Formats: sequence, C-alpha cells, structure tokens
Amino acid sequence: MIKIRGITKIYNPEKQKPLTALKDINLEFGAGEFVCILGKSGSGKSTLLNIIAGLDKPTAGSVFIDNEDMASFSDLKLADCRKDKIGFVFQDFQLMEHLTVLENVELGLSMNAVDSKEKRRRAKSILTNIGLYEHLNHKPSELSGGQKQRVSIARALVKNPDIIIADEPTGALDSKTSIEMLNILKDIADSGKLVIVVTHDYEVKDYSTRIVELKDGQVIKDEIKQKFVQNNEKSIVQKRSFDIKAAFRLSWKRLVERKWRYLLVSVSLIIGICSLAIAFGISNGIKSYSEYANKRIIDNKKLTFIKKDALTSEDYFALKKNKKIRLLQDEYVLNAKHELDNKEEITFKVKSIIQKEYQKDYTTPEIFHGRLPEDNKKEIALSYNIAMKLADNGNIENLIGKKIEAKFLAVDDLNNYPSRWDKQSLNIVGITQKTLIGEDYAYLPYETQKTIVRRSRFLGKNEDIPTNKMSVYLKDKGNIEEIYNSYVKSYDITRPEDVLKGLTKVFKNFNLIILGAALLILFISALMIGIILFISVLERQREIGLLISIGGTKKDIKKIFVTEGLLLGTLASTAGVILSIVMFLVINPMAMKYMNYPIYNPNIFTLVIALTVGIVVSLASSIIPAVKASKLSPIELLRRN
Ligand SMILES: Nc1ncnc2c1ncn2[C@@H]1O[C@H](COP(=O)(O)OP(=O)(O)OP(=O)(O)O)[C@@H](O)[C@H]1O
Repeated sequence: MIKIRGITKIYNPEKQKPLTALKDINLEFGAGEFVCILGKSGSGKSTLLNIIAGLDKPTAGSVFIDNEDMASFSDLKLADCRKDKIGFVFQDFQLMEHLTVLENVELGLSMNAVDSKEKRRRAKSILTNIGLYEHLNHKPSELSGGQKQRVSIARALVKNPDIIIADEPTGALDSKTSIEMLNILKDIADSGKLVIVVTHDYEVKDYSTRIVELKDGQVIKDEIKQKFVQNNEKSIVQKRSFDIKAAFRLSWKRLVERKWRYLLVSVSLIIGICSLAIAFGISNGIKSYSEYANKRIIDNKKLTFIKKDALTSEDYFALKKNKKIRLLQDEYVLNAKHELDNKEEITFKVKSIIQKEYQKDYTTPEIFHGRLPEDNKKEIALSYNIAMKLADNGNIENLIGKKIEAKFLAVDDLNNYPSRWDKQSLNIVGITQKTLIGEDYAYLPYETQKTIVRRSRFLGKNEDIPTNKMSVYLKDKGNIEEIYNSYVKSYDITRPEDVLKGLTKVFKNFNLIILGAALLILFISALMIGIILFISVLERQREIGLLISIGGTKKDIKKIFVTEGLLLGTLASTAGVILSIVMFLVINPMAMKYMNYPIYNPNIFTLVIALTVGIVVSLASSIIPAVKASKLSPIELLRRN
C-alpha cells in the first residue's frame, strides 16, 4: 500500500546550518497493519508522517502509494489522495467548536461529491458504531477528551479511507481513555485498513502489529509482530466536490459565531452603501427634475436680459425691431407678507404671469387647483407651499375664492429707490404646482403687478418703472442662439438651459460631496473587511489545516474566505440599500419643504448598482486574505501543540 524508498529530508539545505531530519528511510506498509512509529522528540516522526501524507516533499527518495510515485503527483492529485485514501486523527482533535458532533463528522466528507442525506446517514452510522449516538447534536465543548478523540476518528473514517494516520492520538488522554482509543484503532486495522500512529507513548507498542523506531532521522528498529498481506486493491476514487454551498455554510456559521465583530465592521459598509445609493438616487432625481423642468416649467422660447444700468426706451425700440422677438416684458419681483389669524406672519415672493393672449404659446405656471389670475384683475395664484401655510388642516382647495390681505414691497436691485409696503386685498383663484427648485412664488397678472410696483415705489399711474431686467419672448425656439449671440455683448443673457444649469449645479456639487463621502467610507470599509478577514485567517488556521488534511485544495481554501467576504458584503450592502430606501421617507419630505421638489429619486437600477458596488468592494477586499490563507503551509497549520 505504501512503499518508502530512500527518503531523506534536509531542512534549510541552502543555509549555513542544514538539518537532516530523515536519512535514507526504506519501509513498506500494507493493509491491516497497525504501525507504531516511536522515537524521542526530534527523531523525525512528524517529518516522516508529513511526507507519507503528501503534506511535505522529501529532499531525496520516493514514496509510492498504491504503486504510484507521489513525486509525480500534481498538487490536485496529492489533495485527491488525502480526499480518498488518507484519514487523519490529531492529538488535539481539531474539532470545530461551532459545529455539532454530527456536523464535525460530516465535515470529513466536505470534499466528496456525496449528497447531504447520504453524508448524514454515513456520519450517523459511524458515530453509532463508535458509541456516540447519544451525542450527535452536542457541541465539542460538551464532550470529554476521549469522546472528542472518537469524533476525530469518526471524521477520519467517514469517507472510508485505506489509511488512517494518527499523530499522537493518545497524547491528550488519560491512560484509561488511551487504551479505549488504541482498541478502536486496532479494530480499524483489523478491518483491513493501514493504521499509522506516531507516538511518544511506548504503551502503543502492545496494540500495534509493527514497531518502527526512529533515532536521529534513521530507523533503528523495525519489528514486524504480524505480517501484513500485500493488498493491491485500489481505494474507490470519489468525485471531488467542495461546492460553494459548503463554503457558504462554513462562512455563515463563522459570521453567526462572531456576529458582534462582523456587525461592527458592517456599520461602515452599510453607511457607505446607503450614501452611495442616496447619491445615485439624487443624481437620478436631478435628471428627472431637469426633464420635468424643461417640459413644464422653463419656457424654451424665453430669454432674460439684464443690463448693468436701467433699461431705456432705446433698448426697447432696438429690440422690438428684431423680427424674431415677439414680446418684451420687464420683470419685477415683489416681496409680500401676510398676517395669519394667529398673528404669525408668512412671507413670500411674487412674480407676474404673461398676458392671456400669449399664454397658449409660452409656459405659464402649472395649475394644481383653480385657474391662473386673469389680466388686470386683482387676483393671485399661490404656490402649493404658500397655500399650505395659509390653509386649515391642509385643505388648500378651500382657499380658492377667498381673499388674502397682503402687503407688497417692490424689490429694486438697481437703485435704492424709496419703497413702502403697499397693502392689497386679492382674490385667491389658483394654486400652482411645483415651481423651480428654490423658487416659491405667488403669481399676479402682469398689469396688476406693475400697478402694485408703482404704488410701492411712489410712481405715478403711467410712469415708467425703472428696471434693468426684462423677459424676451422669441417667436421660435430655434432662434435662441442667434439672439443670444447678437445681444450678449450689451446684456447679461440667461438662456433656458442656463436656468437649469445654475440650479442643478448646486445639487450636482452637493451630490458630488455625498458621492465622495460614500467612496471614502467604502474605501475604509474595504480596509476594515480586509483586516477582519486577515484576523479570520489567523483564527481559522486549524480549520484550514483540517480542510487540507481531508483533501481541500488551495482553491477550496480561497473559496472559504471569498465566500466570507461575499456573505458579509451582501448582507451589509442589502442593509445599506434598505436603509437608503428608508431614508426616502426622511430626505424627500425635507426636500419638499426646502426646495419644493422630491429630489431623491431612487429606482431599481440605482439600488441594484449600489448593492453591486458593495458586493464587489467586499469581494475585492477578501481576495488578499484569501490568497494569503491558501498559501499557508499545511504542516505549520497541523503542527501539534
Ligand atoms: N520546518 C522545519 N524547519 C527546520 N527544521 C525542522 C522543521 N521541522 C522539523 N525540523 C527539525 O527536524 C527534526 C525532526 O523534527 P520532527 O518534528 O519530525 O520530530 P518529531 O520526532 O516529530 O518530534 P516531536 O515528537 O517533538 O514532534 C527536529 O530536529 C526538528 O527541529
């Protein structure tokens, strides 16, 4: 079954002090043998065992397993060898504390393509045979040392290997339990398996069929008490399968076990993903707002001209001559205040609307309830927000038809003309829908507003109102650029697209800050996940060693840590996305209050992107620890305490 030919192992051959741990070892073991490898500390027992198990390579010589030279094996084939042919029993049991006895034994089949029901059946059957049926659902911490070692033996046997390698199996047990254990191992050998036990314990001799004693790396005794029968039968090779499900299960158990630590790390990822989802949602909101504003609020045939000084009649005449301009209208803004019944005062700004005859060709504020004020009448349309402040219990519809007593003050950006508050009683005829972000206006008919401006500024009925700002309405929107270019030298001109640019710039900057913060938090989360997974690699060294001993490959080890990162990332990112949805209920009411538009507009697309970013970040940060784990030396990992 195993032939050892001329094995020599030199540690650190290139260094100044090379150490020869094994010297020209020649041995042959067969089925049904219970081999006891004895020797003092440092004699080379573990080195020999590691070479037999394919965990270490000899400096010279070969190990043949079922007549195949292990030196010719690829890493995968060596792992397959451990998966199918060798079962390990450790001095310190190497049991997973967070798994039950049954689950620990099932772990022995993790690399084999056996369905979960069959795994359970086999594990139960072995545990019953070994006398642990009563303890299937206990955790290792609830067992005695002897019981733990039996679980470790059951785990080694569950895949029905040809060879059982036991490294100091009685080292941690009292003498009575040791005898129990040796009897079990003897029974295993009697059943036709090769059992190799490495020990300091000379009592093991009595149970073994063969004693190999090492001293300074050489065989000083090879006593065969009972001849073995050469068995050329090869063990059944089982299909390899460490499916992602098994990796997830292990990682999930780990996450549950260390929940507080992982929760703490998740907080930054949750906040990062939530901010990212919000940034994406706001960006989407800005886009839909631009579309809405372009269609419903901004007049795409209107320009605003501002002159440094007051506009003169020459300005009007020159512009009126231009055939492409249909209408010129000077623009004013009034400040208004109104006292509520409870003596509280509300303030708002007032603009004018274009005269009726032009309304079908140009944009007017969108009406929510009622209608627009009619030319020359003492009528007013209030914005939704102003109406909400005036209405009882939010019944803004009831305001229509009522009167509002308000005081108006003409805003004069140009000169500091003396102005006064002019009191007016106006009929509320309409409530307008959303207006531009940051602008919350009430609307008066053009002439009515002019009358109020004159009165506020002490001007006569027909006197001109000095202003430097006017609206220029074009016949055709295709002429915007031409008009702009013709007059840009004399006026400061705002085109339709400029209105939105100015407004959205603030939001875009604000959004960039959120995005920047989100990316920074995500970067920190990535570092934290990386660190936590590094700690996890350190803490799971025994688990890694165990998985290698049952046939796990480097790829399988990587899978465990990548799935740990993936699981953590998916859970935290989902929580972040859910939080961002909850934030919808906070951000938009605030946005409505301050800017009159629900600027946060998440959709399935923005949420999925945020979720994906979170998963990718945690996956990326798990790669380095995963690679590090896969590079750990199995010998170091399995080295007994
Ligand atoms: N990785 C290593 N690098 C250098 N020297 C090593 C290494 N592993 C073992 N040795 C040395 O090789 C010799 C044999 O060690 P090995 O662990 O095989 O002995 P052992 O008989 O199993 O001892 P023990 O019973 O104390 O475990 C010792 O002198 C040890 O110091």
